Amino acid sequence: MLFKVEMTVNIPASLPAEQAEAIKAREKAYSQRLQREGKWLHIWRVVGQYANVSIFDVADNQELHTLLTELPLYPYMAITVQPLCAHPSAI
Ligand SMILES: O=C(O)CC1=CCC(=O)O1
Repeated sequence: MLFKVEMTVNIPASLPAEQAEAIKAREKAYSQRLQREGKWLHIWRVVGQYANVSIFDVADNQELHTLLTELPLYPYMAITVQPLCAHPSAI
């Protein structure tokens, strides 16, 4: 199942910079593992925002929920999810 996911990151200024950098490094490794596994098909930066638009290919809602809640930045994200299906004009 395909999903469009929008993630907006809001790390509080009170979080020590070293801690924030460590979380971001774990986030990158986690994201790249899922990309290599074929579950995270696309990730695009939203211009001018600390946000991304991503496409996931997962078995079901439960798998997506698990993957998203295990993101190291999850506690600092606002996430929206939209399920996708084939467009009739797609070739
Ligand atoms: O920087 C972001 O948009 C948050 C993020 C998600 C996966 C990743 O590597 O960074």
